[in-house]
Amino acid sequence: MSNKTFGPFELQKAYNNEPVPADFVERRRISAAMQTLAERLIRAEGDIDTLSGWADQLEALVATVGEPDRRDTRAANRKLFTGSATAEDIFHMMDYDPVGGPSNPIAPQVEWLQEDQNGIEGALRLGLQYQGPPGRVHGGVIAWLLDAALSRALHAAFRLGVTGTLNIRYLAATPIEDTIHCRARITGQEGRKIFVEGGIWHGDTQTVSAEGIWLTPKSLG
Ligand SMILES: CCCCCCCCCC(=O)SCCNC(=O)CCNC(=O)[C@H](O)C(C)(C)COP(=O)(O)OP(=O)(O)OC[C@H]1O[C@@H](n2cnc3c(N)ncnc32)[C@H](O)[C@@H]1OP(=O)(O)O
Repeated sequence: MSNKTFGPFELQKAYNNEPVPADFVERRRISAAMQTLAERLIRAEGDIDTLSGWADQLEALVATVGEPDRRDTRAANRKLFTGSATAEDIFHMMDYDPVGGPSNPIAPQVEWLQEDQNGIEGALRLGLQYQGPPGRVHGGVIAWLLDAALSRALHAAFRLGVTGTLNIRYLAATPIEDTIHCRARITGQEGRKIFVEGGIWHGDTQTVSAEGIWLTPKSLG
């Protein structure tokens, strides 16, 4: 691991270019296995002995893991804002992102196809565990995804902010278990207020549109 340090506007660049630390290779494996399990086991058919056997094995793993110490992300965050975050700190912030974070077992995984000043685009496939109405992605999951996608458009344009307002219009069914695309871009700025829009597409059909206002913290604005 290098001795380089990074500030808030180098977050994405450092994350994309620094080598993946050895422990994160293993954290990503754990997370991928948990995601696969969640997707395969939800609504899985099985006789009572099979279900009971799986439950026993998973409970045994939970007991083995116990309650390990966990790193306080706020420390890494503070280092970032003083320009002294290490690559390891950056991975501790980014790899657990609840959308796309490869070390977060509940994060839908996203293949980011575009991330630049003009906006972002990601491709993903949501499994049965994200279902709302039969065959469709749950509306709350869509809001979750779009909050992250629109935030990512800020980061890709080297800006920082928290979601102030997010308006969502559900236009058509967003299918589970099929590839969908999310897109977002910045449309304007007034002082600390950054205006962002985006949506979700299934093929050529836009299924969701969103627009919102992100606020750069007073300390950075
Ligand atoms: C740096 C962080 C990096 C984090 C990356 C991950 C982000 C992932 C996305 C998220 O999930 S963020 C988590 C969900 N969002 C929050 O927790 C935000 C909670 N709300 C707040 O912290 C404050 O209400 C907020 C920072 C949004 C605004 O407080 P301020 O004290 O900065 O606002 P202020 O009262 O000074 O108003 C400044 C301007 O913004 C406007 N404004 C305030 N709150 C707003 C709001 N909620 N929506 C839209 N506009 C808002 C306000 O009208 C005013 O407009 P004008 O300048 O035109 O007069």
